[in-house]
Amino acid sequence: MITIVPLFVDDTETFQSAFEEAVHSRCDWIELRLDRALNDLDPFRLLEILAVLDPGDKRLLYTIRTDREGGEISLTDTEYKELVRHLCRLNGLVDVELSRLDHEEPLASFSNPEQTVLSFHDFDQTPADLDVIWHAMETHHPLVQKLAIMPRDKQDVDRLLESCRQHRTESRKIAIAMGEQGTVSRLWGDAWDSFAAFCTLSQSSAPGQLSLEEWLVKRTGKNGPSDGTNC
Ligand SMILES: O=C1C[C@@](O)(C(=O)O)C[C@@H](O)[C@@H]1O
Repeated sequence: MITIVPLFVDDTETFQSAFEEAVHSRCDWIELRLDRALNDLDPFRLLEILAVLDPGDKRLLYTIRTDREGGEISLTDTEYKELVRHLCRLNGLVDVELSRLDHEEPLASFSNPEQTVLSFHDFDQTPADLDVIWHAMETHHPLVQKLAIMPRDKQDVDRLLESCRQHRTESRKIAIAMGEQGTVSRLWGDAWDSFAAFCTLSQSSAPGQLSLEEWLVKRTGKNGPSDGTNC
């Protein structure tokens, strides 16, 4: 499995040093969460900040997590898609929320599928129709399909992981069960074909994330690198 460390971007030195720390850490990708910053910063200032970041050998993932899916900004579809278009021109991957897609504007009309992590989140429950969600993502052929849910019990965690294992696709898949009950999905998701784990460095972005250090120790028995199955 690979590890992804989320960081909330802003224009402070604290962010710059957290970014440096992430670049020099043992994570594989760095997720740059942009939703908090978009409440205060002009989007073009934010794009300027992103354009000069040097990720070294890490891959960057730009994410605008909107309030519809547990994030911190409210955007119309037009605003959201315009921002995604700009992010696609940067060097990195872009998270796109499945709920923003419709027949008239499929993924390819505002994002590059080969650069996209297509995502679905439910912070309250585990939807009954997980297969329908995976199949809806499949129709857009993104690089990665990601489904994150909140389990109420172990059966929900099992249902999520099994749905991931059974979903046949050319995309990479990520299945996350949030909260304490979902730890197995973050630590051993690869047993069900989920290829990445979000781990905290300094900031958590969702319930149940393990620290990068704890994840590495639990996976390898020592503080070694993740298995480097990069994408
Ligand atoms: O989609 C995800 C997964 C996540 O919600 C998690 O549960 O680790 C954390 C978010 O930062 C990220 O965008």
